[in-house]
Amino acid sequence: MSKAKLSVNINKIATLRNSRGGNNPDLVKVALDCERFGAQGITVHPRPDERHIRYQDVYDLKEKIKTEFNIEGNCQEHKFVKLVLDNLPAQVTLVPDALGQITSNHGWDTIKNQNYLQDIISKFKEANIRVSIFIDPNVEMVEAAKTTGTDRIELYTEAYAKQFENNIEKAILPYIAAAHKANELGIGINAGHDLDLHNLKYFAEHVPGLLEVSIGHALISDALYLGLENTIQRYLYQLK
Ligand SMILES: CC(=O)[C@@H](O)[C@H](O)COP(=O)(O)O
Ligand SMILES: NCC(=O)COP(=O)(O)O
Repeated sequence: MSKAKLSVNINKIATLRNSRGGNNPDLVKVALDCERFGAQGITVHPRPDERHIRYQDVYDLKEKIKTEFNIEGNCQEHKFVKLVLDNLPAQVTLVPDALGQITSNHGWDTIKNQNYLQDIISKFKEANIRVSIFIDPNVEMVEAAKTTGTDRIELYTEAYAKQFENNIEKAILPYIAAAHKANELGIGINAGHDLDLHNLKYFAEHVPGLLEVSIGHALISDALYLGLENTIQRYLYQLK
């Protein structure tokens, strides 16, 4: 029985919208529909090249969203820090993306970036924004996350998703270890990246203390076949 909440990442809705230059699909309408269909949060990840979520989208969404708003991005970009402080979301998730990455593909080195993370996290916490930092499932990274002052960690789940089909018991082990350490240290646990209808239930059942999953690419892809409402209900069912 998991109590993890589902935050729907709508990046790929913005990808489709941007492909023709108009406002179809309407990103705000889709976000509100996701909430109406049961999503417990909305996640966006504005990147410096605005390939999908544009900075203006964040202002537009903030005015209308009723569930938890989670803004993900690279805080080393000054525009991102201003965007977050202007919009005061429920949560900001700090992701150490380099420019030009096709997607997020690594977590923070919380040891090497300890002082930097302490400073930027305190800035967001002073604004009463819950902070989560994107990390690999590594116990040492979790231990060092504690002294950064972060409220939560987001476990980067691509490695789990890749190994899930071949060796499920091996795939989950680093995440269980990281979660036990986070629980011991009093850090909240989020997770995301490449989670889908096949791998989500096992993950949620085996990672103790999981509070939130943010899912976008697979969920939006599934919705092309199953419909958005049905898809969100199916993902929520995996978390029951
Ligand atoms: C941090 C992470 O894994 C995802 O939240 C990220 O938002 C995916 O970004 P793209 O949608 O640009 O692949
Ligand atoms: N933080 C993970 C996220 O928001 C969505 O990642 P994905 O499901 O698009 O891989």
